[in-house]
This record gives sequence, C-alpha cells and structure tokens, in this order.
Amino acid sequence: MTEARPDAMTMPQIIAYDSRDDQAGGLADLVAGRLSAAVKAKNSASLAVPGGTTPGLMLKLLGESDAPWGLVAVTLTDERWVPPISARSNQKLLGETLFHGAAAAAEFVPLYGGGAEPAQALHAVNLTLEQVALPLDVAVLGMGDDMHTASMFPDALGLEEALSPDAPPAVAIRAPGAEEPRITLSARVLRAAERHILIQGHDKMRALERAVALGDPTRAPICAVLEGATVHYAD
Ligand SMILES: O=C1O[C@H](COP(=O)(O)O)[C@@H](O)[C@H](O)[C@H]1O
Repeated sequence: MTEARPDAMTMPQIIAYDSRDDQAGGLADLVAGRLSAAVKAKNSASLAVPGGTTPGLMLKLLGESDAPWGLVAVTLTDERWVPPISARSNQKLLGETLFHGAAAAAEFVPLYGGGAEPAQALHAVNLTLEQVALPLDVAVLGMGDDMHTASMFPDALGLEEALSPDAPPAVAIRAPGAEEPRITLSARVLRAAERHILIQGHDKMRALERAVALGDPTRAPICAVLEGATVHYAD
C-alpha cells in the first residue's frame, strides 16, 4: 500500500555532498555569502538556525566565516523550553559553536524567555523577533526522522497555529511524548526566508521522500517549508 496522495509534492532541489565535512563547509560558505550579500544590499541581515544533533560543525564553520557579523541578527528556528545551561538547550549549542567564532559579534534573539511555559514569554519574544530579526533573509532548518522541522511536530498541540497563514512569528508547541514544552518559528515566517534544509543519513532521506509523497504539513510538517527550499544531504 502506498501513502501517496493526490496532493503529493515534487522533490525539492537536493545538493548531495561526498561527506558530512563537505556538507558543513559547503553550507557554511553558502550562508556566509548570502549574509554578506544581504548586508551589502540593505546594511543588515538576519538568519535563523536549527539546534539538535546535526548542525554543530556547520554552525562552528559558519561562526568562523568572515560574514559581516556585526550587522547580522541571529535567532533559532525553535527552542526547547529549558534554560540555556541545559544540555537540551539549542541556545547552548549556539554558544558552543556559532558564537565561539567571529559570529559572537552578531545580535542574538533568543527564543527561550524563562518561566515554566512559553505562554508567559511569547508576547515579548514575538515583539523582539519583529523588531530585530524579521523578515529573515536565510533560514537553515533541520528535520527529524518523524518529518518534523523546527519544532513543528506531527500531532503537536500548537501545530495548527504554527502552520496557519496568519500565525505570529513564534508559537508555543507541545509535542506528544516530548520532554519539555517548545517554541517554534511559524511556517509563515520560515517560508519568507531563503531556506536550506540540512539532513544526514539514509533514514532522513527516506523521511523526506515519505513527506514529499504525503504532501501534507499536518502529517509531515517539513512539507510546509519545502517549496523553493534546497536540501543539503550527506550520508
Ligand atoms: O528537536 C529538534 O530537532 C530537529 C532535528 O534535530 P536532529 O537532532 O535530528 O538534527 C532540529 O532541527 C530542531 O532545531 C531541534 O530543536
């Protein structure tokens, strides 16, 4: 039995790299170039980057690049609602990778705002995103084997709002079985950026193919950001 539906999508553009090192270097160079071009055009640039286990090397190399970081605003595609000292914090990952290098000069807009739940902090976070980081020039996104991207998970509480065309910049998310509440940039805000999706390993490529066959963001949230995106793949 096939899961393909009449609204199945076409596969996005895929750049396949010979190694994960090549992938990290290639994407870091590309993003640094885009940020430089944006700064040249309008004297500022903005970037959203993912957390999780995949982007560490890419973020480190990007942070060491000579992009004009003093004129760049950086935020995350999503965050686990944990303090930045937690090993699960995406912000912590940035501190150890991207902001270790020259990118420390960038203006960082955190998504974590303290308290037990995103709800209390959401208004302030959205205001700062609007004032400092939006519209995004570039978004680098990850993807899970379950076809989630950012923190838009299948069956999550908050997914409908995150996918809505008039969603706020950031939305509170409660994913089934997740350890903690999360916050995610909405599909609307991510779609406005030039999107690069960073995936590694056969399982993720299979998940991408499955998502494309489904073509349904409520079951495969990655579908919400695929059109016009470039996928950067290494085994
Ligand atoms: O939980 C998250 O998952 C995705 C994918 O992470 P990975 O560990 O499979 O690379 C990530 O893009 C997102 O930022 C993160 O919060």
